[in-house]
Amino acid sequence: MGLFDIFRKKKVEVTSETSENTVESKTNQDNSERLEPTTSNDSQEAESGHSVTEELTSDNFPQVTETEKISESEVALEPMPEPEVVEQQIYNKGLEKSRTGFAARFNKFLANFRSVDEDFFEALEETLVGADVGFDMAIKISDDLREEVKLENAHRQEDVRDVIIKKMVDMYEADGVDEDATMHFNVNGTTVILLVGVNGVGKTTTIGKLSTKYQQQGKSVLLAAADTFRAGATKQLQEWGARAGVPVVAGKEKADPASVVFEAVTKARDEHYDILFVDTAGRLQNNVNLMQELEKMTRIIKREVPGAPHEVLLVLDATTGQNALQQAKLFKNSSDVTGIVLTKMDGTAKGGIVFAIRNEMHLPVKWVGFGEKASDLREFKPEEFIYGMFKDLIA
Ligand SMILES: Nc1nc2c(ncn2[C@@H]2O[C@H](COP(=O)(O)OP(=O)(O)OP(=O)(O)O)[C@@H](O)[C@H]2O)c(=O)[nH]1
Repeated sequence: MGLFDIFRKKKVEVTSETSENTVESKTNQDNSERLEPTTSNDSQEAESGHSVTEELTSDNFPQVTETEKISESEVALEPMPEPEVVEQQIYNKGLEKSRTGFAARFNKFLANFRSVDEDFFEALEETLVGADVGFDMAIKISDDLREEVKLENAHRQEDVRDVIIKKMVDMYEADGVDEDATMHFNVNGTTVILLVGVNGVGKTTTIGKLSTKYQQQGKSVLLAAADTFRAGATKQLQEWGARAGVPVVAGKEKADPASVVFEAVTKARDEHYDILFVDTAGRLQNNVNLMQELEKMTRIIKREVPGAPHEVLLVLDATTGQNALQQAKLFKNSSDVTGIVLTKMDGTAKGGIVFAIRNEMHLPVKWVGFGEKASDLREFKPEEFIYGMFKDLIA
C-alpha cells in the first residue's frame, strides 16, 4: 500500500471514530443535562459577581458525592489511548500551523481554478514554492501534472485538489525509497553521535531531549560540551545533563573544542558508556574555521573509536524555511551528515520544507522537534507527517 493510500485509510478511520465519539459524547451530554442541578455555580457566580472557588475554605469544602465517586472509578477504567493514536495527536498538534498555512494557500489557489491551462500551472508553482516545498519540487510536480490524464479530466475543485496532493505524496514517497531514517548504533562499544548546525537551531536542546530518551531506555549516556565558543552553551548543556541525570565533560570557556572531544571520547570508551553525544559550536555555516574545527573533532573521534561517529545529525530550524535548505547543502558538502533533526516544527507554517529536504538533499529526516520539552522530540514518521499536513484538505 502506498503512502497516499495509507493516508486515505487513516483519514477514513479517524473520521468514523470521530463521528462515533460525537454520538457518544452527545448521549453523555444529554444525560448530564438531565442530572444537572437547577442552580449551577456559574449562575451563583454571575449573581454574586465573584468566583465561588475563592470562597471555599477547609470548612465548607464540598464533600465528594456518591455520583462523583462512581464517575471517578469510570475514568480510572477508561482505556489508555494506543501509542499510535498518541503519536498522531502529537503530530496533529505540532503541524497545526503548517497544516492551516498550507490549506489556506491551497484553497486560495483552488478558489481561482477555472480550467487546467498555463495560468493554472503558474499559480500552482507559486503556491507550492510559497509553501516551502522547494523550487525544484514545485516545477517537477507541475511538469508531471501536465502529463496527468486525470488532471485533464478534472473539472471540479475537489478532483484537482486530490490529483495534486496525490502527486505530492507519491513524489515524496518515491524520493525516499533508498532513505535510511533509522539511528545507527555501535554494537561493539560506545556509539558516538555528533550534532552540527548553525547558531540557535536547537543542537543543545536536541541533545538534552535525546539523552533523556536514551537514559530512560536504560542506556548509559555521556555528553561532551564542545561548544566552547558561545558563553552559556556549556551551562545550558550541564542543565540538561542534570535534568536527565547524565554526566557532562566540559572544558574552559574558549578552550580548544577538540580537547574536550578527546577527553570525552576516551572517557566514554574506557568507561564503557553506551552513547556519547557531542554538542558542537554553531557559527556561520560558511565559516571555514568552523568546518575545519568539525573535521578536527571528527578525526579525533575516528582515531579513538574506530567506525565513529556513528551519526552526524544536522540540526535545522524549520522556521527558517529555504535558508535551512541552504545550510543543509553546505553542511552536506563539508561533513558526513547522516541525518537531519528538524526543530521548531511547532512554530512554523512552512512544514513543506520536509518535501524540499527529501527531494533536493536526499538526506533522511530522523527526528522532529515539536516544542521545548524533552518529550517534544519525536522520531520522524512520514505517514503521520503526511496525515498531519494534509488531513484538512482531503475529504
Ligand atoms: N518551539 C520550539 N523551540 C525549540 C525547539 N528546539 C529548540 N528550541 C528552542 O530554540 C532555542 C535555541 O536552542 P539551542 O538548543 O540553544 O540551540 P543551539 O543550536 O544549541 O544554539 P548555539 O549553542 O547558539 O549554537 C532555545 O530557546 C530552545 O528552547 C523546538 O522543537 N520547538
